[in-house]
Amino acid sequence: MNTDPRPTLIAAARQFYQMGWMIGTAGNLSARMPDGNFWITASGRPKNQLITDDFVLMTLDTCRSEAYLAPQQSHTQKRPSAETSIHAAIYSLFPDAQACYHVHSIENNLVSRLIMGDTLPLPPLEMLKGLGVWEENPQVAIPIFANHLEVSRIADEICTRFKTKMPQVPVLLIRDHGVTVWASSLEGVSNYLEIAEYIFRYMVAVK
Ligand SMILES: CSCCC(=O)C(=O)COP(=O)(O)O
Ligand SMILES: [Zn+2]
Repeated sequence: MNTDPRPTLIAAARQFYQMGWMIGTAGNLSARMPDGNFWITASGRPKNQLITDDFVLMTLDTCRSEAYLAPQQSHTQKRPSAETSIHAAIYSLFPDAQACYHVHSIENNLVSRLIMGDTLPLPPLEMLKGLGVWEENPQVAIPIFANHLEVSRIADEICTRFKTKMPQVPVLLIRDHGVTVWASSLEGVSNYLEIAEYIFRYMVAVK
């Protein structure tokens, strides 16, 4: 990804706002640069009217708590997304990930409560091929994490769990909060998010 990803992130946020997935200031989007740093939405910005100044460039160090984030623009008033540690965890865990999107939809909140365990089985839909699963009658489950007030705790739990068991598809849920998806391109991450949200809509509809 050599070009500035911010215009694409702005357009994606507007689209997701219109879908009802980034209502108000909800959600955050990021994209990694060739040098390993990543652009992420600034905290608390209305997602239907982002401008290129509404992003913060972050340095990625290691997969550990808040200490692994060093804002490169500390002289400005802008704060990176409160959930930056989750994006940093994803980039640390998945070297191929170039973009990471997090949104809040009614459906992703509802499905996170269909089961109180830490994984959610998905129906064996054809749409799973869009998440890279090419199997007859696929048995796919996505991880669910608890929604701690201290976001770095969520990031730490993602690191801990994924280091021992990688997810089957690049999707995770935070209960009563939202979904996070990642991919090796900006185009890919939008597709993954739309497919995940389709599956969640289906699950809510059949319930
Ligand atoms: C009303 S959204 C509450 C915070 C949140 O979950 C979110 O996704 C947005 O946080 P940010 O700091 O990225 O604006
Ligand atoms: Zn959120």
